[in-house]
Amino acid sequence: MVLGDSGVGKTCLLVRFRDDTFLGGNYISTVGVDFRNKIISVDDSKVKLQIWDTAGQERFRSVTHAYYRDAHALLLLYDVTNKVSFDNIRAWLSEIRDYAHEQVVIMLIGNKADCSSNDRMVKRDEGEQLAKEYSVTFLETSAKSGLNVEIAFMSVARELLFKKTGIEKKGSFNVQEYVKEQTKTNCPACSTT
Ligand SMILES: Nc1nc2c(ncn2[C@@H]2O[C@H](COP(=O)(O)OP(=O)(O)OP(=O)(O)O)[C@@H](O)[C@H]2O)c(=O)[nH]1
Repeated sequence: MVLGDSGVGKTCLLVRFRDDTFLGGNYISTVGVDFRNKIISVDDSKVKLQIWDTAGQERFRSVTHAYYRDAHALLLLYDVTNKVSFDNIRAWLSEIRDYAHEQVVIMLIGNKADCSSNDRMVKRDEGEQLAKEYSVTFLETSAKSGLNVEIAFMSVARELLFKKTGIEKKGSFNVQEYVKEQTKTNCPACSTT
């Protein structure tokens, strides 16, 4: 499930992952919830991801809360050009604690990382620190350029698959190490530290 304030880029991130395109132009706010499926390969397994897109607007909150319980993973987005969306992350995490399953996988994502340094209002360090504080994985992405979008979804899929089948198979899987490794390979300048 993809969560975060209205306008942070949840729908665009999902569309970039599923269709490899960017929904620029007219911005249409999501109403309630919507979902898209994508079948991906993780090692030897085929995994069907059912990704739920949610409305960021406050007025839909009671609708979206009803879906938290069934989510295996949550991608929690803020917009690096919008400080308020970052400041609201603590409130989102508190809602997650109230409504989601205790074992849910959480990834914190700073989207719109393609922005110019003048437009950037949240430093990568700040995102990293917050993620560390809550012991969740962190990535900066851009639905516009595609930066780290595949890695975000693939690493969550790997973690879920490992949780389901991996304990007896592979020993251990550290999602934070995996993300670090993947971002290093793709773009050394964008890797997490
Ligand atoms: N520059 C830039 N703009 C983006 C990016 N992702 C989304 N946008 C723009 O941000 C606006 C909002 O994007 P959406 O994906 O609709 O936002 P949302 O979080 O789904 O919004 P709600 O449905 O209202 O909750 C649109 O105008 C997008 O074109 C990005 O990575 N970079």
